[in-house]
Amino acid sequence: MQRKFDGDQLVLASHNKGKLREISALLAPFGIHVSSAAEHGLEEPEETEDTFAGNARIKAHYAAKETGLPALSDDSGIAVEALNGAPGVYTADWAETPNGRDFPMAMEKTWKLLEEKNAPFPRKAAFVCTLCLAWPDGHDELFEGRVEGQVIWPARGEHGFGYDPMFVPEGFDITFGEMDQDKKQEMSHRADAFAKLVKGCFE
Ligand SMILES: O=c1nc[nH]c2c1ncn2[C@H]1C[C@H](O)[C@@H](COP(=O)(O)OP(=O)(O)OP(=O)(O)O)O1
Ligand SMILES: [Mg+2]
Repeated sequence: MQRKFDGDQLVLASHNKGKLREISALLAPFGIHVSSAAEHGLEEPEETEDTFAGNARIKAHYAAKETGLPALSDDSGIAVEALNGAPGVYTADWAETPNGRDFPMAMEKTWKLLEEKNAPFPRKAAFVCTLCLAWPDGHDELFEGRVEGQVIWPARGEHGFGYDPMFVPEGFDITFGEMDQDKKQEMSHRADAFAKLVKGCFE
């Protein structure tokens, strides 16, 4: 059977350097020429949907249409159980300031809300990722990944990006910010979704 992705070029429809680093590394074994949204001079489309899948579709379809190449997007976030899944789809928004994104501030805000609620320990959370592979003709494929864990405070670790320093995955006592990044790449929400993408489109 012919595989669903039979091209040799892919645009990564993301402006997040941490994601670009991780997804490029995951794609490296497949011999696909990867370019980024920035290299194509693409703007960041507005993420107007209230689901990860909806926003992933907006980003991938926009890049595919603009470049004429298949495009892969990632919409992701952290869902904290005691906050009813917040910040969730709005994870990047919570970090928004007039001078750019401030994740230490967003993480502290998240912890403060948990303290105000007197949320019980462990303060369970999950990182969630939806990948969308879209083609210029308008069809697409969606894949969802997830990793369970808890949020902790104070945040620890210099690796990774975003909320990594306050997330401890299940079965570990170190944060994604402290973890060797090859290890994060074996078990993250993004890696989980990517494994499904490989099965669905690259095999
Ligand atoms: O592995 C992760 N480790 C730590 N934090 C993470 C991770 N994965 C998502 N996150 C957080 C930060 C990110 O800013 C937000 C996603 O927001 P999201 O809109 O999907 O991405 P974004 O605006 O940063 O880049 P773009 O939309 O150009 O792909 O969730
Ligand atoms: Mg975004």
